[in-house]
Amino acid sequence: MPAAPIDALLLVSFGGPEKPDDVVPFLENVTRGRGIPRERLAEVGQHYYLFGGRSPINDQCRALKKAIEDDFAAHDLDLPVYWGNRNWDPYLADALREMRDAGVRRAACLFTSAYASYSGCRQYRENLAAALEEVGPGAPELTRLPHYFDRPGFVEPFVDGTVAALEGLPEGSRIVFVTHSVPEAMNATSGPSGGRYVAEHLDAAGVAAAAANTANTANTANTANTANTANTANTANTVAERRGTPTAWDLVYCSRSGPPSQAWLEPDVNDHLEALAAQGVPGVAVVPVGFVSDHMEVLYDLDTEAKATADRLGLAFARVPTPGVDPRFVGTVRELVVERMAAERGEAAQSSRTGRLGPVWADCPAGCCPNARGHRPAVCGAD
Ligand SMILES: CC1=C(CCC(=O)O)c2cc3nc(cc4[nH]c(cc5[nH]c(cc1n2)c(C)c5CCC(=O)O)c(CCC(=O)O)c4C)C(CCC(=O)O)=C3C
Ligand SMILES: [Fe+2]
Repeated sequence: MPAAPIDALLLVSFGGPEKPDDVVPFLENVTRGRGIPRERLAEVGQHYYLFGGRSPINDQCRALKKAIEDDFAAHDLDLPVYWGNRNWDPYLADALREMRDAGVRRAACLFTSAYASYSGCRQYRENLAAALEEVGPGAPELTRLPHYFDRPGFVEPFVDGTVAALEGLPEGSRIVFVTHSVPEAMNATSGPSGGRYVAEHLDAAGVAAAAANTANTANTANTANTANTANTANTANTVAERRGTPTAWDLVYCSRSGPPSQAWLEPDVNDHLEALAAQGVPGVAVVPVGFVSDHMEVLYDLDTEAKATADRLGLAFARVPTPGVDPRFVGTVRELVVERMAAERGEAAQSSRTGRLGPVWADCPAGCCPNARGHRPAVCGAD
């Protein structure tokens, strides 16, 4: 039987607390069955209390939902947008009930994670299966849009931010791409054949660093360029040429959790800053390439903790914004939906992609990003 056409978009996200009393129950939701030590939980609770017990992530999802709705309307795409979270109100089951009541039959799901991993993909697929079970008959069918780490609309906002950050940093500064650490075992089993979490980040970071180094800055208000003729393809205007050499970059990690006995991806961003300072590097452009919005990991782990480390080391520090509601990123969301609808109608789909990794899949192949704690039912995949 052919699947029903896609008649809604479901934004699937992490969720966060909105007031101090939410913090403990939120953390219990996140860590249920995940074996996180109590001390780590108490510490992460403090990160939230430092910001008034409110994570910005839900407001960022509300803003993204609105931006997607406006963009769809401006492009004559008549598709309602819903939003649900793994860990906090509005929960995925709430969204599915709302969709059922509105007569939605089959929705495309966009996860607010650009990369493959158990945490960023299969865990959401398991959460959706549980939410469908909870809602029961009449809930919409679900399908998953591909991860988007290799889409120009996701990468370009990071490139612009990096170029702008380098303008204000001393010669010899470096680019530091940061993502959420995960257990080494989670990376090793990510994607259809393993190692995909790191491979996708290296791909996006490599593309972004190359684009930042070759960016033409003739149109930026930089006095060094005023003698050059603006708008001409003057090669002396690229960031790399103006700085004398391409700016070097690394991929490092933040937000390590889990028991100390478990290996997680390293180096930690703070240790990396120590190493750079010891080499005499004067400054860093910190690019949160692993994240879609400036949520708590960015505000605490980067803007607070890593910034304090940089200050202590005398490193100049500039943090680049995440895509957020950048129109290019919002346009990418539309392209993912439109491409998918075209493909399902049997039309050749045009896809704009950067990077050197092989094709990105929609619904997941069997064994993709397995759950280390045992198989649980999941939707949007072959198993
Ligand atoms: C890969 C990845 C992403 C990116 C992809 C995606 O976006 O999904 C991500 C995002 C996020 N992680 C977030 C918050 C937390 N993550 C935790 C714990 C963990 N994250 C993990 C991985 C990831 N996490 C893992 C392997 C754990 C260990 C426990 C487990 O195996 O599940 C914990 C528990 C405390 C702690 O141990 O740190 C918290 C509070 C927030 C919300 C921020 C806000 O409130 O603004 C967001 C967007
Ligand atoms: Fe996390």
